[in-house]
Amino acid sequence: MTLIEALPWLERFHGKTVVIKFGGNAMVDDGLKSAFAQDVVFLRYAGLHPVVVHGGGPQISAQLDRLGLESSFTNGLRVTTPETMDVVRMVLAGQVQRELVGLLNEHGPFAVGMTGEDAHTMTAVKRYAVVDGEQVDIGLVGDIVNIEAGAVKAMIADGRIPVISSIARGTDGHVYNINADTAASALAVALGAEMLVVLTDVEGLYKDWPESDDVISQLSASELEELLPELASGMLPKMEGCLRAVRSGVGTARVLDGRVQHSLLLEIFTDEGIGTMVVPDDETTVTGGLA
Ligand SMILES: Nc1ncnc2c1ncn2[C@@H]1O[C@H](COP(=O)(O)OP(=O)(O)O)[C@@H](O)[C@H]1O
Ligand SMILES: CC(=O)N[C@@H](CCC(=O)OP(=O)(O)O)C(=O)O
Repeated sequence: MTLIEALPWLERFHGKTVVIKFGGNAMVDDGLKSAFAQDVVFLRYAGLHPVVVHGGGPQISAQLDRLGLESSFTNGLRVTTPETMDVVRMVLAGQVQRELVGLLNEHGPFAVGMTGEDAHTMTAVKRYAVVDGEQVDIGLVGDIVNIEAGAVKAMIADGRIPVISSIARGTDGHVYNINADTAASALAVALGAEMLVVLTDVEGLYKDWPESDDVISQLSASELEELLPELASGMLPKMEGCLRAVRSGVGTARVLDGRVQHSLLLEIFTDEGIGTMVVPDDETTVTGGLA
């Protein structure tokens, strides 16, 4: 990547908010986590406003396992008993979020960690899974019904990098476990973000997965809507989140390979772009990483 190639993108994205979802499967080693932190701080120094929403599914499952508790998923959502919820909250807010805050703050006093519970940032209602047309109770899993973005906006205005765990306060007073892709999408919409970036453990959205691994580099919201019924487990909440984001005013939504060091910078500041980009229906002329 030549530096001058980045100039149009720097001009375009200056002062814009970018919500980055860092998936638990993309946090596979310390090198990747450090590179991620460098990229996010780079964005901040380049004049963008990065906001991090993190996952931690594998980390939660590992902790449940250590405690002798079982992990079970329905439609990609963790069945969450009150006991499981305690572990989810402990691992996301007490472990994964703290580690990311620490890595970001190696570069300066930027990161502030919080969960969706803080300052009523995320409010949820109970979410049911649907299996064969039937509603299935999956416990304390929530869907976000309201985002109060004031606290996050204040942090951004203060030059900070919010690092947010996907846990929300319920309208009924319970604490809910929110899929991190869903939380990142809702927050991107509430912040009027320019971009939602989802970092995961595949190169992007594969066409005809698992038979092939051809990455779809760009698709419109309508094209994605048609594909959704075919998508399996982990990809479904991601692509639903991307669709909802671009349909609700977010400029573009991208799924990137978090296993590639600095994929975030390559996507945002180079012409080619990598991964999969979802664009609103009226933006058919978009090319490369340009939105
Ligand atoms: N069409 C598809 N393209 C790419 N990956 C897919 C597709 N359908 C399902 N997947 C699966 O989704 C997984 C990513 O979701 P997930 O494991 O929940 O990641 P994360 O922890 O980053 O949220 C991939 O590793 C892959 O196994
Ligand atoms: C309801 C639900 O499934 N919540 C997720 C929250 C973490 C998450 O989404 O992490 P990844 O992005 O790493 O998958 C869970 O408990 O695993």
